[in-house]
Amino acid sequence: MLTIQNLTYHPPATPAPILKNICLELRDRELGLIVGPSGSGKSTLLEILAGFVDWREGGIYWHSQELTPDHLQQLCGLVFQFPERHFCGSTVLEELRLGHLDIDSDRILAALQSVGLGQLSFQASPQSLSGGQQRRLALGVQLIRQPGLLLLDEPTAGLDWSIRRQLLTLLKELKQNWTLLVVSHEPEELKGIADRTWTISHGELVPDPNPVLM
Ligand SMILES: Nc1ncnc2c1ncn2[C@@H]1O[C@H](COP(=O)(O)OP(=O)(O)OP(=O)(O)O)[C@@H](O)[C@H]1O
Repeated sequence: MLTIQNLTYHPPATPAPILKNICLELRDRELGLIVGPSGSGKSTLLEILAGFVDWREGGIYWHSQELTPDHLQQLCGLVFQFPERHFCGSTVLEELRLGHLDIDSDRILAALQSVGLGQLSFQASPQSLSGGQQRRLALGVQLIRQPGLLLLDEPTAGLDWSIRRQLLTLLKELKQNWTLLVVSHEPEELKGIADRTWTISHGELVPDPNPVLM
């Protein structure tokens, strides 16, 4: 379980805190959804949870253990908005093995299968894949590290309707095995698969009433 207690983030360069007294609980194998307009602090919160930013005020806990940014880097996998723009490998294999050269082909295949790309050639170029396949590959790149918590920034942004539907089905499947926290400013479709939702506005997070799952 992820617990955030009274987290406030106020970088020196900003007149007011970007995140104010954030409290949140997300159980294992739940999909949490944070909804808010542009500039409300969604990406900043994900960057803190990914261990990229030191927040100083408040605590982040995983199964009651207090976490530092280093712990969070180990625990969490962050899929950026438009992750295909960050691909570095010239093949699918290279992309999946970046930073993990010792990973064997069974684990690579398992990661591809878990995102519905089990038939893909290891030698295919990431740039040659369809938009939906690229999003799946980006998820696979994080899942191969077996993160405790998968963080997704606007996972369906820029995709057409049918690909969005397929990605939502995949996210619903993934939450059977993983804990996911998603942020979005266009949440309507995502709300249908979320176990918990919150609204963030000007850095303040408020829980929504529990959604009815579809
Ligand atoms: N390191 C920083 N220094 C100063 N201001 C920052 C910093 N990081 C973020 N901000 C500001 O904090 C606010 C929240 O930004 P953030 O990117 O988290 O919002 P967001 O909800 O993810 O928006 P979007 O949906 O457009 O990505 C914005 O006003 C942004 O300009």
